[in-house]
Amino acid sequence: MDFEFWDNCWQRESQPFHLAEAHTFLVKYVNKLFNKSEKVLVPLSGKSLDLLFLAEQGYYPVGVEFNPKAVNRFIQENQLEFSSQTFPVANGNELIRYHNDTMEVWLADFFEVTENHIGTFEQVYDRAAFIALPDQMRTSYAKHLKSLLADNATILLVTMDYLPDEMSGPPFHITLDEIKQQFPDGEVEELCRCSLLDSHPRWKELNLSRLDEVLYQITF
Ligand SMILES: C[S@@+](CC[C@H](N)C(=O)[O-])C[C@H]1O[C@@H](n2cnc3c(N)ncnc32)[C@H](O)[C@@H]1O
Repeated sequence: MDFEFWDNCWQRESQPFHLAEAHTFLVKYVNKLFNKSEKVLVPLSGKSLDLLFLAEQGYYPVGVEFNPKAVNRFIQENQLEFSSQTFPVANGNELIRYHNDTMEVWLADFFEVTENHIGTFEQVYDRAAFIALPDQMRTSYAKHLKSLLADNATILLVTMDYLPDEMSGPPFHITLDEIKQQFPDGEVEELCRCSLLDSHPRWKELNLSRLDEVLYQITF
């Protein structure tokens, strides 16, 4: 799942993963589990309205997304006004930080954003980031994410549970065991699960026997 794969996706008019409103798990759980005085890292943020929801609720979300089409659409569709700062990185790439008083969005490859750029986080909201990446990339992602965590961090992780023989992904099938293995220092708890089978024609067409969206809390 490299830049080209996602760029093809962002060249289309609509993206199947994009939701027209904030995610129900986030709406239901964030105020019970997250602290408003702390910022929230939202890796691989797309043009997700979850960023807006977090900001409206009084959190300070920090999105990271490497596709300029996604970031530009997020800004334009939501009529946001941002200042910007550019940070050169070693390979000649640039990271751009768009920011206002309520949130920031980094146009950057997540793997190139370090603690020196964004600091560390006690709160992470991962929806369709971990599960968007194939096996080896998930290991690198988990390692990099851990390098951005403060002590006592909490990750809210949304995954998909289906029979792996019936769909290849993305979204990739992630087991509880894998989450525990990728985050061995964390306590992992399943908080909520709901079936998506009737939620979208895309899932119905695949004729899956099971497709659950699952919310995990990982605490360190
Ligand atoms: C499945 S989408 C999910 C977007 C968003 N989290 C949501 O819920 O709508 C995955 C996103 O990750 C972005 N992405 C993939 N690899 C990335 C990377 N290495 N750094 C930053 N963004 C990345 C893609 O461009 C895409 O927008």
